[in-house]
Amino acid sequence: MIEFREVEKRYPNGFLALNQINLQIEQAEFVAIIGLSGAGKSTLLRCINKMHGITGGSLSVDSVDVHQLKGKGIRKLRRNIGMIFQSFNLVTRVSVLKNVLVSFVPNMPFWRKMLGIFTKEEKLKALMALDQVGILDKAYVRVDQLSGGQQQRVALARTLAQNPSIILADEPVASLDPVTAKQVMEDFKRINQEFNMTIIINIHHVELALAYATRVIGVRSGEIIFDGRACEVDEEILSYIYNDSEGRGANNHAMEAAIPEKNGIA
Ligand SMILES: Nc1ncnc2c1ncn2[C@@H]1O[C@H](COP(=O)(O)OP(=O)(O)OP(=O)(O)O)[C@@H](O)[C@H]1O
Repeated sequence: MIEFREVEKRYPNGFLALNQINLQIEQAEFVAIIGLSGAGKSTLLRCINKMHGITGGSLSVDSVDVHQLKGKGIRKLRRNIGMIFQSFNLVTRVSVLKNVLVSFVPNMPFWRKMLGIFTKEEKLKALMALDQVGILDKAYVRVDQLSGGQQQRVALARTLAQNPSIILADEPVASLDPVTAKQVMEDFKRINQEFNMTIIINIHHVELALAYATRVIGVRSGEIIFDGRACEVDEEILSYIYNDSEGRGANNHAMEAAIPEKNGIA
């Protein structure tokens, strides 16, 4: 379980990006985080694997206090938490298989890292991960010969090969066309259901969020202002989440009072 308690994130320039975040996410949930640009979605996601350190409150993953982790502890945490980015983060001039094999590097002895030698078992695991996202036939193709959607699937396979229990995805479909975006969301859904992996996605495509995630968290000005089931989200809730006209700042509670019965957290 992922648990935020009164979490605050203030950037070094003094900007308060997260304020009083209280949140529990159980294993195997599929959560979409939505909200306006600059609301704090990426910051929230990246605190979970300590890409960003929190500046107040506490954050635990499977009862491990993330804030206390250093060096080896952070590496162990990140082995259990896969991360997918909008830009795929692949080495485009080498093969798909080599990109997936990269997921094993952190656990390899130094001499194998130096020589780039992978075991038969590692190669099999990488091929299985490619099979799971439907691109096994591309294993020996160079990444720069693939479409954007296929590249995102390679990134997903690389994450799957490390066998995490949580996958964080920061705008994973933002640069994809609508059809490919749906296919990638289907992959996430299947992975969530087949492997009981927790999936947490930051996403601007609201219709995809509602179609594929089971839980939606609405963030505005660094606060969670909606937390409920995707099937409960209607136009009124969306305009509440996306209405920034009341002004920025972490003290905007005006709308919370307006629709408390619809707000899963009120
Ligand atoms: N390193 C930083 N230093 C200072 N402020 C930052 C830093 N990173 C982000 N911010 C600010 O924190 C706020 C939240 O940023 P964040 O990237 O989490 O928003 P977001 O909801 O993910 O936005 P988008 O949808 O555009 O990616 C923004 O106002 C942003 O300008």
